[in-house]
Parts: sequence; C-alpha cells; structure tokens
Amino acid sequence: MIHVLVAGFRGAMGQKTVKMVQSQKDFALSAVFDPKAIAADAQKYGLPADTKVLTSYDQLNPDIADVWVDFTNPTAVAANIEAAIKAGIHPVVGTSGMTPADQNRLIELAQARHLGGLIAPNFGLSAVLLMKFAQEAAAYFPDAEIIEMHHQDKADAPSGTAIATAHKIAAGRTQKPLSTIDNDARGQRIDDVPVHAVRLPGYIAHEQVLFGGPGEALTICQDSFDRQSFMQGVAVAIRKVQAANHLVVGLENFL
Ligand SMILES: NC(=O)C1=CN([C@@H]2O[C@H](COP(=O)(O)OP(=O)(O)OC[C@H]3O[C@@H](n4cnc5c(N)ncnc54)[C@H](OP(=O)(O)O)[C@@H]3O)[C@@H](O)[C@H]2O)C=CC1
Ligand SMILES: O=C(O)C1=N[C@H](C(=O)O)C[C@H](O)C1
Repeated sequence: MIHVLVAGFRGAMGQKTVKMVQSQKDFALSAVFDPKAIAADAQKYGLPADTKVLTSYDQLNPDIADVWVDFTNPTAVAANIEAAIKAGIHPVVGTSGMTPADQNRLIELAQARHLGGLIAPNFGLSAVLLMKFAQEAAAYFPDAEIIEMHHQDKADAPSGTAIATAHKIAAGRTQKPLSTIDNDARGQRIDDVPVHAVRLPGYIAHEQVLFGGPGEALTICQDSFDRQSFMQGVAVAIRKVQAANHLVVGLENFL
C-alpha cells in the first residue's frame, strides 16, 4: 500500500487527486495538507475517516505518508516541498511557477538526503508528447512560437508547460532562429522562443507550438478539456517515485 498526502486538497486539482487516490486499490489517502484547512473540511471534501488533516509542517514525519502530491500555488510550493523532503516524504510536484533557484535548491536537498521525487510541468500524456515532438521538430524548424491558453484563475503566466516546452525546443535546435524582433506584442522570450499566454473563461489547459520555415509551417497542439486528463500521470508518478534516487523533472522520466 502506498500512503499518499495531498497538499492543496481543497483546490481544483487537489480535489481530483483526492478522488483518484481513493479509487486506487494500492493507494491510501493517509493525510491532506493546507495551512488554512479546518476540521469541517474532512466531511466537506469527502475524506476517509482515518485521513489526517494537517495544517503545519511541525506535524510532518516519515510515518505520515510515503508520497507528497503538491497542487498548491507558486508562493507555497517551494516551502511545502522543502518540508516534505526534510520529513523524508517523496515529493510529486504538479504545482507550476517555482523559480529556477528554488527548484535547484530542492534538487540539491533531495540529493543530499538520497530521496527520490518528481517535478512534472504537466501530467497529461498529450502535453508530454507535445513537448517531445516539439523538441524533435526544432532540429529542423528553429523558428517557433508557443501559445498557451488556460482558465482565468491560473495564478502564473506563462504556464510551466510552456516554459518547459521552450527549454525543449532550445535543446532540440541545431541552428539559431531567424526571427529577432522583440517588443511587447511579441510575447515573453524564453530561450529565444516567444511565448504568448491567454487566460479566458471556458478554457482548462491548452498549448500550441507553431513552427515556421521557408514556404511551410508545422503546428503541434494539445488540449486538456478536463482535469481528469492529468490523473493517469499522477497515479504513475505515485507508483514510481519511491524507486527514483533523485528529484527528477518531467513525467517522461517515469514513462
Ligand atoms: N503539472 C500539472 O499537470 C498540472 C499542474 N497544475 C498546477 O497545480 C497548481 C494548482 O492548480 P489548481 O488546483 O487549479 O489551483 P487552485 O487554486 O484551485 O488550488 C490550490 C489550492 O492550494 C491551497 N493552498 C495554498 N497554499 C497552500 C499550502 N501552503 N499548502 C497546501 N495548500 C495550499 C489553496 O488554498 P487557498 O485558495 O485558500 O489559498 C487552494 O485550495 C497550479 O500551480 C497549477 O498550475 C494544474 C493542473 C495540472
Ligand atoms: O494551472 C493549470 O491549470 C495548469 N498548469 C500547469 C502549467 O502551468 O503548465 C499544467 C497545465 O497546463 C494545467
């Protein structure tokens, strides 16, 4: 049995994860974490009677859970994952918006404690494949732009997936891009890839990568129409994370 703690259990992704964990025979929802949680939340969010509702890092220890699944927000995630690692709980991080400095610090902390973990910019298979295909295409089409589209409540922009996609395009390039004009209307340049962020009601999570070359174009796109699209990836991560020996970035490492 894998004992799972869900941080951010009252949020959109946290609620889905709580349900998914309860639906799997080899998972047990041993705890949830949120500093603002109150006792009545256990019933309100349909938690099993034996699930602990934790509100402080002081309550953590290695017996609380095997795996910490984090769907919180950019300001909370780094401190949460530091606390999880220090408590000996394997982190599975879905939260976006962590700074590169915080991410590197946590990778070093996990390494020092010989603890495996995962930071996944996107748990959806369609997004993982989009990033892989974009890296391959960049070898032939160095000029690329990313348009990411999300729901209006998303706290960060550009999305973690768009940032990761830009890094993969840069890794796949064999030539410099031709396009150089840079102004406010051209999006945020990440690794020489202009990234455009759209926030609109009705959207969940979507990304398009547009490549252009002499006389031709290639567009790769993916859509998460429902947050259920992320749950298969989260389940895979929970099953595999304890076998990892460091904090890895990208679900593709576990597939
Ligand atoms: N990697 C992936 O595949 C995916 C990643 N995400 C990312 O996951 C994150 C969560 O998304 P979403 O569920 O939509 O956001 P929500 O805002 O719906 O949920 C976040 C929840 O975390 C709570 N919270 C705030 N601080 C803490 C803390 N220190 N510890 C525990 N809980 C806390 C919030 O409470 P309160 O509102 O009271 O502050 C809220 O209930 C985002 O960063 C998003 O980008 C989303 C989808 C897929
Ligand atoms: O906030 C979201 O919803 C999502 N966030 C992640 C990101 O920032 O890329 C993953 C997915 O796009 C959904």
